[in-house]
Amino acid sequence: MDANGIIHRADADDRPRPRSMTTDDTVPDPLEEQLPAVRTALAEASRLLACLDFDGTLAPIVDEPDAAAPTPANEAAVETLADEPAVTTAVISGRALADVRERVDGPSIYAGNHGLELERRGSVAVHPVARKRATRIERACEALETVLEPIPNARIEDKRLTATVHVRSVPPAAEPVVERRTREIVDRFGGDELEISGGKQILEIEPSIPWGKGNALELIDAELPDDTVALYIGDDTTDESAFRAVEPDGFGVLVGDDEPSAASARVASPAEVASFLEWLGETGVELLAE
Ligand SMILES: O=P(O)(O)OC[C@H]1O[C@H](O[C@H]2O[C@H](CO)[C@@H](O)[C@H](O)[C@H]2O)[C@H](O)[C@@H](O)[C@@H]1O
Repeated sequence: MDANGIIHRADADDRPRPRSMTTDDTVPDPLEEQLPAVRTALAEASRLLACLDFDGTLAPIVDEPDAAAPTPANEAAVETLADEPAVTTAVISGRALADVRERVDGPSIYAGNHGLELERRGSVAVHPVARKRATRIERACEALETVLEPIPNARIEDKRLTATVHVRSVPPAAEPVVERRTREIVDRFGGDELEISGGKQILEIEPSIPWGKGNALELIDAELPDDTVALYIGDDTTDESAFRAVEPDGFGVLVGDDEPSAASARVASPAEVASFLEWLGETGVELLAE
């Protein structure tokens, strides 16, 4: 685990780098510095695709995952943006689709489980390999409930296609035990078919397939006019693939500090996300080409 509480996947030499890091990543500019470029891109586009992460972006990070909720300002700004005819609004979350859908109203598109399930036009598509491996996730979750039961505040979130082991409220001395037991269980029930990645004070157990939020975003974008400008706002390691999907023609906006990212702009908090979404709903949409 690093100083920011982010648990990175165990790096064997032949494994991909943690998804937050590539050698091309740089520190994003404060959003104000990128606003002229955002204005220009909007003026050259006929449509805006606004894709939003949930935890840490629309909703402040809290100790209890079930208690996460969008700030009232974000709730209102998302609904306003979603009502705009020239804007397609999507939430792309690491949570299960049914979970995140309950937490945010307005968008016409939702992706859950880091893009493994995608709801649009009234139907849900599930990645076929992830669907096949759901039984392994279920078995791993059952075993984790047993082996992590003695660890105070270790929490397992079974999301059917993936699972999250939360360590935010686990005593620091017990975190290595949680990580070791989780790896043992994933090896036993997942073999080569499951892997562990990182996030904010979590271990994400997921099918070992090259699919992430960026792939879901590309599927959504592919159905929109060519002159659509795409935007993605997110705060965590799994958001990096979505930043890469929108950059450099669109805009990735990191919610966080001055850390390297594939996003070109950054804001500090969900409150600043709301201000940007409000600006997009009031001013940004007016800039879109007729
Ligand atoms: O892609 P996201 O929508 O940001 O989802 C990523 C994970 O978010 C949740 O966990 C995080 O938020 C919790 C509530 O604030 C916090 O307690 C936890 O420490 C964070 O990692 C969610 O519970 C996970 O399922 C998502 O994968």
